[in-house]
Amino acid sequence: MDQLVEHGYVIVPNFLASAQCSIIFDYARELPAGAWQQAGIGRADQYTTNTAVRQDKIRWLSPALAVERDYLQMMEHLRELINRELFMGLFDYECHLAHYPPGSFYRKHLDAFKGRSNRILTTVFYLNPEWQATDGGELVIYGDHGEVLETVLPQAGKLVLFLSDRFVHEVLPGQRDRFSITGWYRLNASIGGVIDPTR
Ligand SMILES: O=C(O)CCC(=O)C(=O)O
Ligand SMILES: [Fe+2]
Repeated sequence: MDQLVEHGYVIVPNFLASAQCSIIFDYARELPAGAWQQAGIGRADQYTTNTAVRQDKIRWLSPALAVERDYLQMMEHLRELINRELFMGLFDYECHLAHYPPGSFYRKHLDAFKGRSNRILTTVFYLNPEWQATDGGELVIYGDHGEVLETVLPQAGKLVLFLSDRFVHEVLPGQRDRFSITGWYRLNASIGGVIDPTR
């Protein structure tokens, strides 16, 4: 909490124990191809898939399936904790599994634009055990002047939180199939008279 307040982001290396991570990792790896969709950019009517920008495949989590529900419930507890400690007024949470096949990437981007999104706080949770530096696939977080703030190896159990409209970031190409869960805590804000759709 202190680091989130001070820097606007925090990296938590062991948010979940490896036994719990491997349940989600195995679940993700064993999902059939049809359970995934090509990731897009933008929302609602501006929605496009652009594989020059991002090449991951995603799956939105829903409470209908036990493994997905458990993750959502845990992140709901975290939402309540953050609201209690930091008064952030986070209203709800949405998240998707992401699978980056070898060589795939997500170019530099912001997850939200000031005043145009109700995404407030980004969460990225990594699932791959034994991910090495030589495997690549790092998350790079940039500062206001384009300087590198953090280079994060996507190792199982690690959780990254950052303010969605503040940090440009990218996913570098990796050597292995890379699995993660990306999510956003959101405000219940209506934007331009239109309620922001959930996805
Ligand atoms: O997987 C990551 O490290 C970050 C993913 C990301 O930036 C996104 O899905 O918006
Ligand atoms: Fe992102």
